[in-house]
Amino acid sequence: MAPLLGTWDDASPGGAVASSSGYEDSTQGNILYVDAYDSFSYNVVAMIEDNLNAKVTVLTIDSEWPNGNMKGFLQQFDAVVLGPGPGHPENPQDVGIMRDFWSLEEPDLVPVLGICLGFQSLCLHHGVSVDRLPFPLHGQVRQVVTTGKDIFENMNSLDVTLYHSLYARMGGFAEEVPDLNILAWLFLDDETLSATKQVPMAVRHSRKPFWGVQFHPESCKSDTQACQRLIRRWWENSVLFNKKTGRTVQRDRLADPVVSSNGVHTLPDVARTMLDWSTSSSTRSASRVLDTESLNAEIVNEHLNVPGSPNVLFQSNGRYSVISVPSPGSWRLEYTAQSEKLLLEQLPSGHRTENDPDPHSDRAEAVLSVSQFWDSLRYLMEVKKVDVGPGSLPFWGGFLGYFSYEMGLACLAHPKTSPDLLSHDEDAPGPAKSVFEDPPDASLLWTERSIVLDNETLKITIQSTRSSDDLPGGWLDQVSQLLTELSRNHDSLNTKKEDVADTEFLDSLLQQSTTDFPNKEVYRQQFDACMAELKAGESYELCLTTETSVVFQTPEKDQSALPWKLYKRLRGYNPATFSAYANLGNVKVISSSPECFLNWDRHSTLEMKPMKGTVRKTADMTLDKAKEILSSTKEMAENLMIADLIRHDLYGICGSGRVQVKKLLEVEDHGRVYQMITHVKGEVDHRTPGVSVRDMPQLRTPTMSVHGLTALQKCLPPGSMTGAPKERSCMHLCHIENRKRGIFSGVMGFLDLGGAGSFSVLIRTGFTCTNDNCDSQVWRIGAGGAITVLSTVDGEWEEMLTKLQTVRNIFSPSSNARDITSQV
Ligand SMILES: C=C(O[C@@H]1C=C(C(=O)O)C=C[C@H]1O)C(=O)O
Ligand SMILES: NC(=O)CC[C@H](N)C(=O)O
Repeated sequence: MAPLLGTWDDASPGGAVASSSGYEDSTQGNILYVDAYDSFSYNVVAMIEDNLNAKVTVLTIDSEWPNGNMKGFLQQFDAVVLGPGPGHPENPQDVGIMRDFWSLEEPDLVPVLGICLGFQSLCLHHGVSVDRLPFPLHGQVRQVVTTGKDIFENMNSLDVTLYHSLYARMGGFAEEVPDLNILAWLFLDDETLSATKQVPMAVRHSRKPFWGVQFHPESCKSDTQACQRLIRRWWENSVLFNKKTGRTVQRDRLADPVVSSNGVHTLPDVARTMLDWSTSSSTRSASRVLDTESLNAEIVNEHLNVPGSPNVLFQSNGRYSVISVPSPGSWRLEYTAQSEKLLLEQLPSGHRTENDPDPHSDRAEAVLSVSQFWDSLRYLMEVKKVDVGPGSLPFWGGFLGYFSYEMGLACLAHPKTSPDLLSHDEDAPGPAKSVFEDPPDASLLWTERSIVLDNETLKITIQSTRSSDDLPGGWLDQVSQLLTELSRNHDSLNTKKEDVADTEFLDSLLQQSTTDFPNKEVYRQQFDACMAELKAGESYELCLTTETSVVFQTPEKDQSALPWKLYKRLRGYNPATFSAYANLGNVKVISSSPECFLNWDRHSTLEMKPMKGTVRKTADMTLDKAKEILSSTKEMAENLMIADLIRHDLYGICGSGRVQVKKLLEVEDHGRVYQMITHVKGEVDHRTPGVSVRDMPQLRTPTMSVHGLTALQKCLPPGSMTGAPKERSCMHLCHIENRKRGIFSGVMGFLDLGGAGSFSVLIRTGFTCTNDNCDSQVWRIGAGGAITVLSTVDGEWEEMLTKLQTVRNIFSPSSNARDITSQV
């Protein structure tokens, strides 16, 4: 059979195909992308749509061919891209429908580009064995040498990011494979290898229109221009193939989208109850502004919230401290993903006036699926939208609260509900700790009245969405007067005395506390289990975490004030950009998180700022030294993998062309540690949604709170707390850690009725889920770090302890030694 692609040297499509769209006219192409549940898939989709005049349709590897007719279905596409993914190409479940392409023959042949796992699948099915590399290359940028031909025309080498543990054993000393021509190589030099190893990095089939690259052209650290050129060259070659073979693409038949909405979405009745309970909230947030330097968020909170009552204080991005204030219209909700139970509770108002009679407390319960739960929140946020409020403030009223790590697991494409976690998994290295009561997976406080302190301008805004609060002499005026008097009469000497009394009180309790630290031997086994998965190609990075618990007796008196006192101690010891406190039912959270998960504004912008790379602050550690340490291959790779994952998450919401990396791998001072961060921004346009929300008719609205909420739902759990690829890494971590993380690794923040939102990652956080009448409290503190193939068990253990220490130290009497290394 004559080669369909022309001869080896004849790869250039020449003048016949003029434009970079691949076609002579402006015809838009259709490309099918086969997604292996990777966390970089939508980066590939965006690279294609941004550089080729083509529209991408996504099908996951476990899909059935529509109508059972693969060949018929493929007629709608000009070409196909098979994406990267976890696992081994030999495992049918890891590659799914990818395998079906390799046996296609004329006239059903369709141009294919395999990336990483897609490349390995191509090689495997042409007789090449796929083995483990001597050391995996995850998130590492390497120079690849090319033949300068075909898709690499006029390109002798290029820098690209690698994310693989496996490789195709061909060329070099291995046998030649007649059907596959190697287009690019990586030369591996390492002291652990006796000789330089040649690893194939790109191939082209000699007869069929199949190409493959082992590297990740879509990564933000790959040479963008070179990768754009190669993707265009592949497209031109594909179009040329279709032309030469007379393959006509039936573009008009393509239903949009192929992954259709899974049925009608109905709102549960409880959404109506939520709405009924919110009737006192209007479409306007009225406010009073005070200029006062002598008050801080803690003082204000103490004066407007009774100890032990439902209350959230959340500091967003280091700038705004948002404080909930009770009102007659306050209510809260708790949702548990595993049992699908939603509980609503009306709250008695703590700070009542004569005009605001106390409503009797009421409860409602319902069973609803995780997606119905999110739909109910979307519905309420949309219907109760606030149109006018104090201009620049990011919160005008709405919800304050948290979502747990398990809530995130329940939001994955293959939800990991946790019945398996409840029973002890005998094979798992970690001990199952089901002795503690687990917190609800979402807990939110409906907040009509709030105070926002701007820590930059030092202005205090008192605001309410209750129309009656704006009347002369109403709640706004009353609180304004109260805070003005408080600032005048505030006695800082007295505050100091109270602080000393609090310290003595806490110290006396903590003297008798017992701490259960993680066990290093268990940690070592968990670390080894992570390494095994990384080497097998199952994951590129795993965020392994541990739990420490502190138990102490609580006195009958002042019991309800304890969490608040602990919060103030934490705030003093480890001030953080996202310091937060929550008292929601049995759950109390004290957080000193430095990490932003997701912010969104009222117009269209979403931003995420993942952190990876931590250096402990010691007497001789400077920012410059920390930068030097964090510029190592290991640390850069750790952060880069999450940066690429976050880009994918945001592309999934915003769509191609609308995500930008603002900062990549920058080192910042975060109190007791230096951290490396990345900053990614995306713009939402409800008319052209990203791939992960294309099948959601609920999003055909310009209301930004609905889009922000959906981004939250789709991006949980935070990628920096899972590793990449997220789905597969979560699966392994559930097994390896063998416990519920609970609130640790979840997110906390606010959903603003004006449209905005802000959520931190719940790290450097302690939480308890103890009934107020209990005579002891158990506080749980999570800590961990990303394990990559370049990690060492001792290095990771130390890093985990550094993070643990930022919270655990407030649970030891203040006179005790602060370095926990000797205590574990
Ligand atoms: C897991 C934690 O932190 C996460 C892991 C980091 C790392 O590996 O360097 C940094 C910030 C967080 O995303 C923790 O603080 O316990
Ligand atoms: N990024 C990928 O597609 C990885 C492929 C395969 N799981 C490996 O580790 O080699």
